[in-house]
Amino acid sequence: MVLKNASILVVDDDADVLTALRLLLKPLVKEVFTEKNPNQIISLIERTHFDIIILDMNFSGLVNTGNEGIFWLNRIQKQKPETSVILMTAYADIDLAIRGLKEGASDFLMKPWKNEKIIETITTILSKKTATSLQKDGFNTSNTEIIGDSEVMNDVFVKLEKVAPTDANVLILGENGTGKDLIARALHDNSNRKNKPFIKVDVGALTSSLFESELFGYKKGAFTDAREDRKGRFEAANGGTLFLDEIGNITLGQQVRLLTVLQNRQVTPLGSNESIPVDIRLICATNEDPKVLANEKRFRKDLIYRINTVDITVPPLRERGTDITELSHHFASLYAEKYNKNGFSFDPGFISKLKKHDFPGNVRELQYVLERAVIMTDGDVLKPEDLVFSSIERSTTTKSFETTSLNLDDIEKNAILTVLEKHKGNVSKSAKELGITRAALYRRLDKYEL
Ligand SMILES: Nc1ncnc2c1ncn2[C@@H]1O[C@H](COP(=O)(O)OP(=O)(O)OP(=O)(O)O)[C@@H](O)[C@H]1O
Repeated sequence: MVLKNASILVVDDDADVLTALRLLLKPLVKEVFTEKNPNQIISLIERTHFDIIILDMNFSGLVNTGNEGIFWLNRIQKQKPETSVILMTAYADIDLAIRGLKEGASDFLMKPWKNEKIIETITTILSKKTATSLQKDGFNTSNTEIIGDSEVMNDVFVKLEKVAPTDANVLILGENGTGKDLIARALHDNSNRKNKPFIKVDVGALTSSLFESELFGYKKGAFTDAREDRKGRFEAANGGTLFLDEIGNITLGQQVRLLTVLQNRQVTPLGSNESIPVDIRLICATNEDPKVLANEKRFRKDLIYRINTVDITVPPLRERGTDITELSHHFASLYAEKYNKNGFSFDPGFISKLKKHDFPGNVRELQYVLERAVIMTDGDVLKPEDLVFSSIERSTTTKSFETTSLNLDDIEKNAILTVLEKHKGNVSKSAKELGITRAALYRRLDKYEL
């Protein structure tokens, strides 16, 4: 969450403190409420949502033990556990500060305060709040965090938090490897459907015969290989979220089938006469611009409107500023653990080399680059020479992959490069043409170090 969207309550019995903090924060945040009487806290937090409460620890008329602050901190946490509390005291009592933090306060400030320190404290808490709310539940199970603190990513998080609890259909836009999958998962994990299934289908990689059987299911005997009834992905996602990835790559005929299901909210498995009602929240993703798809008549406008109640555009990594550093630390420690190595520090040239690269493959490319660096390096410091950028993202400029070798690996590698070139590096389209899934293609790219 960013500062400008925050709602803050300040509780202090000193009117001068309230005025000073109101004047400081008002131009920076969405709203500031002030309250002299701590007894009003509970009714205030019942009526209004506050992201942060700045709470005095000592109220006049009472003994200055700081216990009043701890008492109100506990009440706030019981009532609104998601609200962060910053404690303030005029008494430089470090033990009390530690006690407050142990009891769940987010931070602690001493009076007289420095304005920059207050703003810095609030900003840090807000950015952690975003990360935590996006990591809870599902992310614990999938072990994936969405890393990012750049302004552009914070805008994505703000939109995500607003949209997730609604049932709105969401279209996620962004280049390959920007994290669209993670955003889809976060939408589900932060929705009322979070305890129901989250089903992902790579529709862009499905052949036309698989499209219907995979999505709508089939009855035994519907076609030669249908040896038993099989539920489609729509039915499997019933009550939960259906995530259709690479939606921009489906044919016009498939679009008609999809539109019918979305309009009627029911599916008919192949070989069946009975329709099954389905209640799903639909999330779609594509790396293509929907306006271009519609203008080139590759995508039906009525379907775009239906899947796109809200759109979220995930920015490319090259526009995310310092996120590259944060992500690099994240991947370095992830892979250090995976490959049983000690933690790594970065040589200064390491990050500057990363920042000079424009990452056409976005976060996925950075992830591979860091994994390779962790595997290849000898010491505990990652250096610029440990960075090798993959040729897959540059494959569009490499012209000839012809080979006379009859070695099966060489043939497979060259087939992959040729198809990637044909589809300008688009992994979904290439996987489809090669007759394998995207995951299988990624495994081969890894194997051949492409
Ligand atoms: N902000 C992020 N923090 C941590 N990991 C990330 C982030 N964004 C992406 N990743 C990682 O990068 C990889 C690619 O992300 P993801 O599959 O979500 O991208 P995508 O946009 O869906 O790609 P594609 O368009 O190819 O489907 C994944 O391993 C994911 O965990």
